[in-house]
Amino acid sequence: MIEVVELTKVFGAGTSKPTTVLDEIDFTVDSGEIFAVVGPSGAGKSTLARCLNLLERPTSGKVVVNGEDLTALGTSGLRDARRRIGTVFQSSSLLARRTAAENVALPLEYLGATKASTRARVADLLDLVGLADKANLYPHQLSGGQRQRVGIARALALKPSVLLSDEATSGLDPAATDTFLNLLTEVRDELGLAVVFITHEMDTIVRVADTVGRLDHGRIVEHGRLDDLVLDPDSVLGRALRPRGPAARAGADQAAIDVVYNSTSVPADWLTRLGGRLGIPISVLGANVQTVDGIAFGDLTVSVPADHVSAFVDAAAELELSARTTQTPGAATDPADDHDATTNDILTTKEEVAV
Ligand SMILES: Nc1ncnc2c1ncn2[C@@H]1O[C@H](COP(=O)(O)OP(=O)(O)OP(=O)(O)O)[C@@H](O)[C@H]1O
Repeated sequence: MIEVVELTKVFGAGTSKPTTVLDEIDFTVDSGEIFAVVGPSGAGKSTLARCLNLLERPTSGKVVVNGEDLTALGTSGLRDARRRIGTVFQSSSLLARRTAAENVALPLEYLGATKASTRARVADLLDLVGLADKANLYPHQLSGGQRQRVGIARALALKPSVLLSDEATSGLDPAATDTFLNLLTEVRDELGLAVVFITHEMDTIVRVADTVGRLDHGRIVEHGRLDDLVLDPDSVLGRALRPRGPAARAGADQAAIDVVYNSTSVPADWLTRLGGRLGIPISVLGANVQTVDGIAFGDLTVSVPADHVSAFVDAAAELELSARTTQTPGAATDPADDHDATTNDILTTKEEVAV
């Protein structure tokens, strides 16, 4: 378990131009939980990662792992305590002149483990990440996804209780990303790790996260369980986690309505039920319906006859669907624009938007 309490990082503290990059960040990740942190470039994600594994000393606040405040430790205590947090970086920065097995062995060698125990542990770890047959290959002989799996094996070498993944799927192709994410959930479950998963890829969050925090200008501005967020029509983060392509425009005399599942009890045949009950045609203009861990969530735009909007909204509410028109009568805005704007707001800095 890792608890982060009022974590603050100010670069240039004491100078005339201090920059507060992390501003009183609070969160807790339990053992067996994956907490995803998402945010735009410059939000402070890398600084957060470096402060969590104490490569960077926070200006104030605490990083507490299994009850021990790592920020209170002196240099030698810290070296020891760092072992409790294993880190996988963006490009796992393996040593080019060492084989996969020798890379995984590195932390054990620094620790002074015996050759026999190191050999056994490395074999177990490479087996765990599905690379037992690649032990003697060098990094350039491995694919990007395989290198990241070696990175996980190395991060787990010292039996940490926290795994920190810092943009570890960036640059991986979809198949390698899949394998990496599956491995992450496997090690969470098998080893009971608390995982902090830092990323800018919203689709990876939906696949693995139990909880999600949105970092913006050094603050966690939104935080919640993934299943609550994706079912919340008012959550900015929830909308970004339900991305979809452009919706078609509503036809003449039709109104476009955004529909979001806001409970896990929405019947699968809700569209047929509403059409039958109201006796109107309902057209789907755009949709994203997914099931994650048995929870179906969806975000659609449908069109209904313009004089049936309020009847549709009321009937939808009875099926635990949130339905809202997204355009003023007669206007022809594209509801999909709102979705794109939401995702961009989360992943793009205000400065970049303004450019
Ligand atoms: N050593 C430093 N001294 C001063 N400012 C810094 C330092 N390191 C980072 N910053 C500033 O802190 C802010 C956050 O940077 P950080 O790299 O943590 O963001 P990020 O969210 O990881 O961005 P990206 O996704 O682009 O990597 C930036 O404005 C950056 O310029």
